[in-house]
Order: sequence, then C-alpha cells, then structure tokens
Amino acid sequence: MMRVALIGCGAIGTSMLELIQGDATLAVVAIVVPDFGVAAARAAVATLAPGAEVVTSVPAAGIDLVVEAAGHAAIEAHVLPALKRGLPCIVASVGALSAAGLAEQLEQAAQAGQTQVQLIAGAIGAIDALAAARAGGLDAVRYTGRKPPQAWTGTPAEQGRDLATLALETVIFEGSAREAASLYPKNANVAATVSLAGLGLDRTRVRLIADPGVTENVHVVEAEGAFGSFELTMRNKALAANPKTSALTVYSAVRAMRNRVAPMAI
Ligand SMILES: NC(=O)C1=CN([C@@H]2O[C@H](COP(=O)(O)OP(=O)(O)OC[C@H]3O[C@@H](n4cnc5c(N)ncnc54)[C@H](OP(=O)(O)O)[C@@H]3O)[C@@H](O)[C@H]2O)C=CC1
Ligand SMILES: O=C([O-])CC(=O)C(=O)O
Repeated sequence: MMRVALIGCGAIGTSMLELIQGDATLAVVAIVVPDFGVAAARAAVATLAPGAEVVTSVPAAGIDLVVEAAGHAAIEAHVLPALKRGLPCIVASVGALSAAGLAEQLEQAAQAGQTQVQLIAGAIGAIDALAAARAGGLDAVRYTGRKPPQAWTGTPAEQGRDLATLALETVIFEGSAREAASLYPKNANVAATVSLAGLGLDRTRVRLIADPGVTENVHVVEAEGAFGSFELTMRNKALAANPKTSALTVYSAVRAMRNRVAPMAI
C-alpha cells in the first residue's frame, strides 16, 4: 500500500479522493492545505478519506509519494522540500516551471534527495508523442487553449472586456508558453506542459481564446518535425467544482499514482 500526501483539496483533490476511494493499493494519509483551509478540508474529506490527517505541511514521516494539485505556490512551499527529503513527487501545476530558475531548482532538489519529480500530462494528450518526437528534432509546436468565457474569470482576460456578455470568440492572449503560464496560472498549465515536452517555454507559440460558442475546454496542439506532424484536439469536460479545470486532469493524476504501484504501467 502506497502512502500518499495530497497537496490541495479543491476541485482536483476532492475528485481524486472520490476516484481512488476503496483502492487497495493507494492510501491518502495526509492532505496538505493552507492554514485557513484546514477546517473546510476536514469537512470535505470526512467521508472521502476518513483516515487522512489534514495538515499544513507534508508530514515528516510515513509518506511514500507526494501528489500536488494545489497551484503554483505549492511547488516552492511543499514540493521542493519534499524532494530534498527524498520523497518522489507528482506535479499538476506544471505552469509553475515558467518562473525563472524553478525547473532547475526542482531538478537539483530531486538530485539531492535521489528521487524524481514527475510532471503529469494533466488535461492534454500526446505528451508521449511530443516528447519522443523531440529526440528527432522539432521544427514548430503551437498550442491553442479555448474555454468558455466564465473559465477566464479572475484572470487578465477580464481587462477591457466583460466576459459575461462576450458574444464572439476572442483571442485573449498570444505569445510564448512561458508568458501564458505565468499570466494564467490556473488556465495555462497545459501550455507549459506542451512546451516542456517539446520546444521549450520560449519557443512554443500559444493562443488562448474565450469562446461563448463552446461548453468544453478545447485544447489543440500542432507539431511538426523530423518525425512528421500531428494535430491533436481535446474537447475536455470541466469539473463541476471548477470550470477552469478539465476532469481529465484528475484522471491523469490518478493514472500517475496507479502506475507507481501497478506491476505493469501504461
Ligand atoms: N496540468 C494540468 O493540466 C492542470 C493543472 N492544474 C493545476 O492544478 C491546480 C489545482 O486545480 P483545482 O483543484 O481545480 O483548483 P482549486 O482552486 O479548486 O483547488 C486548489 C486547492 O489547493 C489549495 N491550495 C492553494 N494553495 C495551496 C498551498 N500553497 N498549499 C497547499 N494547498 C494549497 C486550495 O486551498 P484553499 O481553497 O484553502 O485556498 C484548494 O484546496 C491549479 O491551480 C493548476 O495549477 C489545473 C488544471 C489543469
Ligand atoms: O484543465 C484544463 O483544461 C487546462 C487548464 O486549466 C490548464 O492548463 O491550467
């Protein structure tokens, strides 16, 4: 039985707990949330993970794996120290690596702890193909993220426009994956993932679109290189608890956890 510390108890965290309830190979024994979130998290996990303690940092002992589903700030606060202590970590907030030096810090921490940090594919597919294609050389990688207007609330997309009354699809951002991930920390983790698997944060072109004509989170990746080319379109259903976040992110995190304990991984 693998003992897991889950960082974050929001839309992804609670859906993960629901999905792995009763899984004999995985036990979430600790749930890490900010100080002010402890009471709410205790209520939320009372039935989903009654054996888990709700804490404000990863416990010093009794943990085999750390799974982050909290947000960019949690990487520095919790993932870096856990790696240094030798705990393997699974990370959903891949966009955090857009911050200068953080990718290198994660690598150094994992080396110091003789462990590994795994960046999950999350809401996007074809990361395996893209990362493999990189070995042969990539020429161009473009990512387009299209979500309903309400998914962009609380972001710079609100500047100069009223998302609630948007009538036409509107490009709210065009630029590098690094800028996208840093300006839209809750909406453009996928941009960072695609770029880290492919041409890097600065050479991957990103477009983000608020579109009143869609109900799903639509992610498109176009890649060209020595391998040939591909175009991928994902039409992801969002989690009811958070319109910014695709349900596939939860399934991706659960897959990563199960692959750690399964006798055969795919
Ligand atoms: N790779 C991918 O494809 C995707 C990645 N993501 C990433 O996953 C993150 C979580 O998504 P989602 O669950 O929908 O978001 P929610 O806002 O629903 O939940 C976030 C949770 O994390 C907690 N939290 C926030 N900061 C910290 C911290 N420093 N330490 C511990 N816990 C913290 C929050 O606590 P409280 O409520 O008390 O503030 C809350 O419980 C996103 O911010 C994004 O970075 C999201 C979608 C796709
Ligand atoms: O869940 C999604 O559809 C994508 C997302 O929010 C992100 O990339 O941060």
